[in-house]
Amino acid sequence: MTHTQQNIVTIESLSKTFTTRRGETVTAVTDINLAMEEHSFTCIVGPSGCGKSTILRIASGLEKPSEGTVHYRGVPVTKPCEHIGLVFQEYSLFPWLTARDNVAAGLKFAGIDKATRHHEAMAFLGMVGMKDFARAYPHELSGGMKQRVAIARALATNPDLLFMDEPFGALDAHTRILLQQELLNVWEMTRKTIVLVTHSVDEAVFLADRIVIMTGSPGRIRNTLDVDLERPRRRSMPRFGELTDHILKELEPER
Ligand SMILES: Nc1ncnc2c1ncn2[C@@H]1O[C@H](COP(=O)(O)OP(=O)(O)OP(=O)(O)O)[C@@H](O)[C@H]1O
Repeated sequence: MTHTQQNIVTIESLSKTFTTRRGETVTAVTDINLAMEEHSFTCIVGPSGCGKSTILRIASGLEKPSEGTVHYRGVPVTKPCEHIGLVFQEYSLFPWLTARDNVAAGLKFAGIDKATRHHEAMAFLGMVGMKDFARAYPHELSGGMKQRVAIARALATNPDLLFMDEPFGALDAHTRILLQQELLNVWEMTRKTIVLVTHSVDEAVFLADRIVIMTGSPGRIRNTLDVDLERPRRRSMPRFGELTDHILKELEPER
C-alpha cells in the first residue's frame, strides 16, 4: 500500500497480542490494513471483543502495535499527538471544571492565553448547542450534554482527525439520534476526518461514507463497504434498510 496524498491515516499489517495477568496470550487483532481518506467518515462495526477499540488506541498512539505500522500523513504514530482528537464512551470530563473550562483545558496545554481560551471554548460549545451551559459542572449535565461537551473539547485543539469510540453508547435512543445528526453537522462544518467505532449498524449506515465490518477471535476485517446513500439520509429510505440488513448478515457468526 502506498501513502497517497489524500490518505491521512494508513494502517498496515497491524496485529496486537496482549499477555493477560495469568500469562495467557490473546491476539486482539490480526492483519489489519486500512487507509482513511482526508475528510472521510469511517465507521467500524463488529462484535464485542473483536478489537475495535484496540485499533483506535493503537492508531491514536495510546498503545503500541505488536506488528505492523500506523502512519499519520506519512509519519509513524508512536505517541498521542495534537492532530488526533479522541472521544470515548465515558465522558471523561474533569468533574471539578465547568463545561467551558473543560473545553478550554486542552487549549491551556497548547499555551494559549486565558481570554482566547475562553473565547474559543465558547465558540466550540456553541457548535454543539451547549453555550447556555458553559458555567455548569459535569454532574449538573445529562449524559447527552456531557458527550456534547466532550466533542467540543476534542474539537477545540483543532485536530484534523477525530477518533470516536462508542461515543453515544451510553445514551438513550432519542438522544443518540439527535447527537448523530449534530455530529454530522459538525463534520460538514469542519470537514474533519472521523473514524467512529460503534456496535450499532443503524448508526454506521446513518453516519458513514465507508463501513469497516470486523469479525472476532482474533479480530480481522471481514469487509469494507462504501455507503451509496445520498445525504441527508433518512431511515425510511429503502436502501437504508437494505444496507443495514446486508451488514447484519455479514456480522452473523459463521456456522
Ligand atoms: N490491556 C489488555 N490486556 C489483555 N487483553 C486485552 C487488553 N485490551 C484488550 N484486550 C483483549 O483484546 C480483545 C479486543 O478488545 P477490544 O476492547 O479492542 O474489543 P472491542 O471490539 O472494542 O470490544 P467492545 O465492542 O466490547 O468494546 C478482547 O479479547 C480483550 O479482552
